[in-house]
Amino acid sequence: MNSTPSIPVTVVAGFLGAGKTTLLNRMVQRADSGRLAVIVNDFGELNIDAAIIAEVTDAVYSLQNGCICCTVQEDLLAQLVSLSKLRPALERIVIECSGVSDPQRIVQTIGYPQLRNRLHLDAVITLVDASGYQDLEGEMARLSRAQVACADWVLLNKADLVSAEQLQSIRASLGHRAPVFDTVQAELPAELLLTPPVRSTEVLFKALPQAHDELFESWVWKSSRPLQPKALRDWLARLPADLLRLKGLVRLEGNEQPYWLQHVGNRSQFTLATGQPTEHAAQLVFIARRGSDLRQELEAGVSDTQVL
Ligand SMILES: Nc1nc2c(ncn2[C@@H]2O[C@H](COP(=O)(O)OP(=O)(O)OP(=O)(O)O)[C@@H](O)[C@H]2O)c(=O)[nH]1
Repeated sequence: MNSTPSIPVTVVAGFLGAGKTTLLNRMVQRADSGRLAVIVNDFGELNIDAAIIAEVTDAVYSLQNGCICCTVQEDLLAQLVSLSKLRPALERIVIECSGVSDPQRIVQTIGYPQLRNRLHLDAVITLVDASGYQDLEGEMARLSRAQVACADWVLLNKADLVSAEQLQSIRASLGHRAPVFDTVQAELPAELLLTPPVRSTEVLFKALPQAHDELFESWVWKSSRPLQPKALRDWLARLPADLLRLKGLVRLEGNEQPYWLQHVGNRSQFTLATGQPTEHAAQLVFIARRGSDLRQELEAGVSDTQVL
C-alpha cells in the first residue's frame, strides 16, 4: 500500500512576459524548506527563467527548447515521475509554463495513469499582463484567453502600468468565474502565496490544437563582447511590436557584473545578476511571431551595440 501523500502541483501560466517568473521567485523565497521543486519551461533554446530562479533555489528543473504542452510534453511527464519518487517526499511542485503554453494540456498530463496516486493538481494560476492583454490579436489573443479560461486564480498583473478604469475594463473582458487579483510584481499576501485554492473544476475547456507553438519562433544571439549601454537603450527603444519577448544576460561596458535584460511590450528592465556564467558577454533569447522575418534586422541592430 502506498502511504506517501499525493504531492500538490501548482501550474503557473500566462502569456509571454506576464510575470510568471516574478511570481515563482516569490513562491520560492517564501517556501521555508527545500521541499518545493520548480519545473521551468522556456520556449527558447536557453532557459533564462530557470537561470533566474536558480539564483534563489537549487530545486529547479529546466525543460527548454519547446513548449511543455506539446513538443516537450513527454519530458514533463518523465520529470514529474522522477520528482514524485524523491525521498523525503516533496511538499509541492510548481510548474512554470512557457508563455506560449496551453495549461489545459499540462492539466491533462498531471492526470496520466503514471502519476495518479503520486501527485495531483491543486491549482492553475494564470497571470495576465494588464498593460498588454487588450492589444493581443488573432492567435495570440486566442492563446491568452485559453490560458485564462482554465485558471483557478487570475492575477491581473502589472496593475501599476494602467489606470483603474483600464483594470476594470480588462476584468470585464476576462468574464472569468474564478477570483481575479490585481497585482504589482505578482505580489500576493503571504498567506495566499503558497496556499492556492484546491481545484474545484474538472477539465472544462477544450485544449488548443496541438503544436500551437509553431506560431512562434525563437532564437539565441550571443556575443563575446560587452554591449554599449547608450546604444543598447536606443536599440531597445526602437524594437518592433512583432518581437514578442526578449530576455537574457548582458555585460555592459564599464561593468564587471552582468545584468538580466528583460523586454516586454515597449518596456525594458535591467537587474543585477549574481553567480552567472561569464563565457559570453551577452546571451539573448528572442521570441517573435513566426514568419515576421525579423531575425536579420534585429541581429544587425544589436550587433551594432557591441563595444568595438
Ligand atoms: N511594471 C511592472 N513590471 C513587471 C511586473 N511584474 C513583472 N514585471 C516585469 O516584467 C518583465 C517580465 O516578467 P517575468 O516574470 O520574467 O515574466 P514571464 O511571464 O516569466 O516571462 P516569459 O517566461 O518570458 O513568458 C520583467 O522585467 C519583470 O520585472 C509588474 O507588476 N509591473
